[in-house]
Amino acid sequence: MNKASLLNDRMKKYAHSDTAALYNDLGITRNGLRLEQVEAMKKKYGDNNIFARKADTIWFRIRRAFINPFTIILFVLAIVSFITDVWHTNSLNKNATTVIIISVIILISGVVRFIQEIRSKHAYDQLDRLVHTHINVKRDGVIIKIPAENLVVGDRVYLAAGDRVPADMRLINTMDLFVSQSAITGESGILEKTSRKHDYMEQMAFLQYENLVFMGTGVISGKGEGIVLAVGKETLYGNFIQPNALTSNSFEKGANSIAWVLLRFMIVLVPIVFIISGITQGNWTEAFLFALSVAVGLTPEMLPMVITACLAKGSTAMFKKQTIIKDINAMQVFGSMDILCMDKTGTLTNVNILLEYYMDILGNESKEVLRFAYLNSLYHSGVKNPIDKAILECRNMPQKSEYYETLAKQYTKVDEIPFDYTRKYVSTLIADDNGSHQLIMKGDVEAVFSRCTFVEYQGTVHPILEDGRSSVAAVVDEMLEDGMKVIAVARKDLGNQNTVSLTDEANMVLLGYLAFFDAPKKSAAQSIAKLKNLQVETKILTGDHQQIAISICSRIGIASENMLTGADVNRLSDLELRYAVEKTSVFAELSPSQKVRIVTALRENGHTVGFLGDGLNDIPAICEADVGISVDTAVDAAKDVADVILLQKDLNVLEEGILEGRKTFANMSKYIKITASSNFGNILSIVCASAFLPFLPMAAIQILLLNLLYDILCIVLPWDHVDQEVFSSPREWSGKTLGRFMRFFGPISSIFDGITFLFLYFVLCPALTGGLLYTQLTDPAMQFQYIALFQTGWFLESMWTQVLIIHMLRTQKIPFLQSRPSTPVMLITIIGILLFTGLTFTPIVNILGLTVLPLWYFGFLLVVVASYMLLTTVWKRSYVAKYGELI
Ligand SMILES: Nc1ncnc2c1ncn2[C@@H]1O[C@H](COP(=O)(O)OP(=O)(O)OP(=O)(O)O)[C@@H](O)[C@H]1O
Ligand SMILES: [Mg+2]
Repeated sequence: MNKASLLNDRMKKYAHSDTAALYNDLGITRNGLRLEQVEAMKKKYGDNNIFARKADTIWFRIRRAFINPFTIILFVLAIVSFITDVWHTNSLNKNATTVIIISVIILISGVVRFIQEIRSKHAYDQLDRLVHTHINVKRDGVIIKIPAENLVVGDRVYLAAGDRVPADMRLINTMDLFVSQSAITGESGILEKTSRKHDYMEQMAFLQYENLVFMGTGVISGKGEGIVLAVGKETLYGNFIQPNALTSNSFEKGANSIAWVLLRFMIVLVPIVFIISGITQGNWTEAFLFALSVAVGLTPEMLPMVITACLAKGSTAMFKKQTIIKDINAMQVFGSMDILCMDKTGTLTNVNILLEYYMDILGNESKEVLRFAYLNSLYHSGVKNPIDKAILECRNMPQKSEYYETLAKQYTKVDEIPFDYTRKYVSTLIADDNGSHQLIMKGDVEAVFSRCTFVEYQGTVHPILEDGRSSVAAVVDEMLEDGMKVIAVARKDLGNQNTVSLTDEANMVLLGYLAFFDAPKKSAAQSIAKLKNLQVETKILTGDHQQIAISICSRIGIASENMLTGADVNRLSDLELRYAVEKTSVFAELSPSQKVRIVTALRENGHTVGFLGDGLNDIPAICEADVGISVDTAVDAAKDVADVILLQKDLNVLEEGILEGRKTFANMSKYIKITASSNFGNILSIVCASAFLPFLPMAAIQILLLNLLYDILCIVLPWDHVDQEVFSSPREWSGKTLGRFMRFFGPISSIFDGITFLFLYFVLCPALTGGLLYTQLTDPAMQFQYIALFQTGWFLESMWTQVLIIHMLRTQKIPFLQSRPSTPVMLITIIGILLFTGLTFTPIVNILGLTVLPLWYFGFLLVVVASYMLLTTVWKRSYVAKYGELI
């Protein structure tokens, strides 16, 4: 789609009119909006939210917790059961147990879901405060900081380097404002923006308009003020971003589709159960109730709750480990990441670097060089990165603060060309007391040197001779080998010129160098080894000089023989690069776009790639990676685009975050797979049993009781332990494995159900009812006893196997012995089994339509359960051998 045609009409109009008309039309003043205008503007033009979440009031949450397709089925069943069992029955036969059980199930799943929702909201709010961009606006004459979502049309916004533009705006005031529009145009490159009015005659694409800035673009340097003209979905960015890509992420979609598969399964099979059991036993009301209970039994009513609980638990656990997941979908990608690309500063080395030497071209200490570098750092308006911070730190040296204060007063800033990671240098134009203008350039040694034709030594300027480059190397190389970061400083007189352009940056005079100590972190080597243990391979992608990269890597113990530089990368074709990235783990002297190329190549090779970075130069790569990771101290624009934010830039934090992500994910897929397969097995058994038995294999109420027990067990599953094997390697989440898991494990339980049926029907029941089969019995009391015995037998077998299957399938190892479940899971298992088995020996059994079984049945039960567990273990082994994983 043509992006310009999406452009908001107000933007088009006011690009061509002056600011007075703009103020006039919108009814605003230089003081910004009046507070009462804010609401009106919001009503008229909407708010600045492309994610537009529904108002999450308590009522809304309660409704969502209690009303979903799953609970609606339960409600219907409760009502039907109320009508048939309580209302329409004479007072003798009134039996409210079914209604009560169903209500308990609804209540439990609803309340637990509600609590989970509140908890995850709480976690989300906490996160909101941390990661959401705040922006300076002027309202009622006062500059205040508000969340970017609260902006309205007409707001007067202040922009500074490192910000992400929060809405579409017409600029009214700028000072050396440069932006990168790569987020919406895909093109790298930095554009200067001004507030000048555009003529209608000017032929240019709207995106190139100097006086318009767009939501999602990044401020590289300088300052600006603008009036918001379009917010939220009306912005260019909000227009072309896919709305459904924001509201439902692929993981949620996956989980929903699983729920729907199970539901459809049920919708097809439950009527079959209804018809078969209606025909075989002639009582249609009972058949209907039975079919509905089967439906409840098969409804994964806990699925939404378990997923919210797992995710909420996961994000809280990660938060405690200093990791914030901004997008829940990222949790899963985070866990399946197998390559981590990262920059150097802050990860391998300390966050702060120290200025160690300032020297002239021959390597002697030179205060002059420091002075010029200081003025350059002080006056350029880009984000102050560690290099600038280290330079500016010199004003905090003892007895120096006064000197640097007067220095700053002696000079004023006139113009600049901002730092650009592709050019690798920054130029500022400053004026001294006498009004003479001086261009100061600092940056990468090679890049700066290539702009110089002169050198200055002890106050005299000499032309650079042919061996100039080797004399630079003589001074600089040794420091680089020691792992020092070195930059060059140059200057040039510009007379009284008031602006600089790219052509001015030639024939500069080289003044000298600054060297910084970028100390490797003590913990770096260990952290990288830990990541390796988790089967995450690390790659260093730095913009810094290759020799520094080599020196730091060798100190940390990363192999750097195969290192590639940005220039090397440029020479390779895409295909060659795909081959090269596999063998190389250190890349240096990269521009932002080269970082992107490397990430793309890795992804094309089938890796799940993470990128950890904190600078403006890392933003494109953070966007490109499967999971973009940034840190709390990073520039806002980088935090905005990242999926994961570390509260500390430390690889250890990252490692712990990955572990938590994988655990959360394992528990979730454990639940989904086990539930799906055991539901599949149950329905198989029920269909078979109702086809062959002259009575119901299990009463409606018994199915509901079993379901209740299973649901309660599921509530604690998010808190289960996860085996080391499961989280020690990255795994991909895919619905594909679900089908095969169901087919593989579902039918096993049916085999044992079948054996139990046969035993109950042909052995146990006849033995206790005078040696006759059901069809041979004529006495209704005997028939009743026969059914009760059968149903109790199956109830117990079903309960034991359904509970134990969780323990069998939750781990690849031998359950209980090699892999222990967490205490809550263990406790509920034991209590559930004891309680339900014990129940059949109490008078309550009669209400449930059950009866007391002879003790020797338990002997049979033990044999069945033991062989079931044995067969599952064997089956599990062959599954793991075949597919390499279980859960
Ligand atoms: N503020 C600055 N002023 C001048 N030059 C700079 C500045 N920041 C960076 N440079 C130059 O640009 C080069 C690349 O920058 P930098 O080392 O920060 O890249 P990076 O990819 O972010 O590295 P890292 O992996 O260490 O984070 C530096 O080696 C230096 O020469
Ligand atoms: Mg960096």
